[in-house]
Amino acid sequence: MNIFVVNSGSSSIKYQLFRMPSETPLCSGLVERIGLDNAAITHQTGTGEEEKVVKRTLSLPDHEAGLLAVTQLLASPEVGMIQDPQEIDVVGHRVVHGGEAFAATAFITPAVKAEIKKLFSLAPLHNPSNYLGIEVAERIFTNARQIAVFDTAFHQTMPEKAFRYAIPNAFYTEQRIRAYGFHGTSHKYVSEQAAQYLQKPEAKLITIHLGNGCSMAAVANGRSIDTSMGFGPLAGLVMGTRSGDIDPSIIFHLINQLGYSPEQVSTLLNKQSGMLGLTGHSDMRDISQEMNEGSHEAALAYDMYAYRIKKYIGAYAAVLNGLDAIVFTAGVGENDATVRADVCQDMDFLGIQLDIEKNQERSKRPREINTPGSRVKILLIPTNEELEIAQQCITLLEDSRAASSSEN
Ligand SMILES: Nc1ncnc2c1ncn2[C@@H]1O[C@H](COP(=O)(O)OP(=O)(O)O)[C@@H](O)[C@H]1O
Ligand SMILES: CC(=O)OP(=O)(O)O
Ligand SMILES: [Mg+2]
Repeated sequence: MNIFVVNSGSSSIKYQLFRMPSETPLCSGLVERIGLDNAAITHQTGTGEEEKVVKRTLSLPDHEAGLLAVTQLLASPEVGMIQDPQEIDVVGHRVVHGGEAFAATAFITPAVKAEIKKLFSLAPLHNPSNYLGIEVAERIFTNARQIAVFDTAFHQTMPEKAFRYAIPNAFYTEQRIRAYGFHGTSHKYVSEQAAQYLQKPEAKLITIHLGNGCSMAAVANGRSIDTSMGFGPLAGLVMGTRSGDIDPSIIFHLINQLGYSPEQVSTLLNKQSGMLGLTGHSDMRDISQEMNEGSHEAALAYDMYAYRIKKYIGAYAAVLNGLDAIVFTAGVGENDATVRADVCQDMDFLGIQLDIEKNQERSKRPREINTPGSRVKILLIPTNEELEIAQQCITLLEDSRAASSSEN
């Protein structure tokens, strides 16, 4: 069975094609700068010595053009893995916000699409492009089952005391204002890998996903019990372009005293803040370079980024009443040794001791980077949201087959 996994962002599409159930990755890629002058596709097949990477710069006015270009690569004689789009059996879509409607993976139906659309205003950077990806994939891969895997689903196990806000009850009961949490696919994947590594299914873990968006989760017994993002993916950690936690009175000040419109506040906090607002760059590689060249702003931004993570580690260690491991993952978490070192510095009272040399090693495999004496393991586990999505698609298909055969 061929499962094509699509993660549509506002200006990018990440994808991966798997042969399942063997979990063989056939190819993967990234379409960037959709809608800008110099859109680009990086498409990769094979691994190790067999690895082949094709880069194309082309004009891609929208997501449809982007997915069509990817489809051509998928079926191309040089780097193709299929002959025809009809060979795709399942398209698994990452959908960021599933609200309370979706605690699990779902077949995409008109009703499911309507529900995803209702959630646009709660995840304005993500759900509209996820939706667009679904519509385009439905037109291209007409033979495939379309399945949605929600970022919020893994966090639906949070207890009410963790997900409720202390505002009048009706805002929850009538308007569904509560914390949902995001990056659930990644937190689920790396927490399962960590529990396996530790050979301890009931492990108490703090998973730290540091990509463009950043979030942390407290996980016990394989279940998310708290997470740093909230009602939308804006709360919690300092991110590439998002502020993370701020005092809400700043918003009233911006509107009432400084004349900002609600839209301008949203743009400010979602797109112009975080590391971008502090340094002029959102990519940690650029900020790291500036810091190494002596920039005070970049050094302060790094300090603030790590300090916020540290505070959440303290909070979640208390909530979990113990800690087996902290887990770093995603673009920054997997690659930026300085962030990991800053976060783990002066944490020995919690039993967290980083091995400086292991922290510097470059490797794609899951590993521990703590000292032998560290009471808490520090794990570095590459996330694989696409594989997790493909696995969840298989589970859904099997469950629905079992359900329909028991009905007959
Ligand atoms: N070698 C590296 N060193 C430091 N940061 C890196 C490195 N490679 C990638 N990153 C960071 O990872 C970020 C992207 O992470 P990723 O998990 O791919 O995010 P997303 O899925 O949200 O797009 C980049 O913006 C960059 O800051
Ligand atoms: C939910 C979220 O923040 O996703 P991303 O990191 O892909 O922006
Ligand atoms: Mg990501």
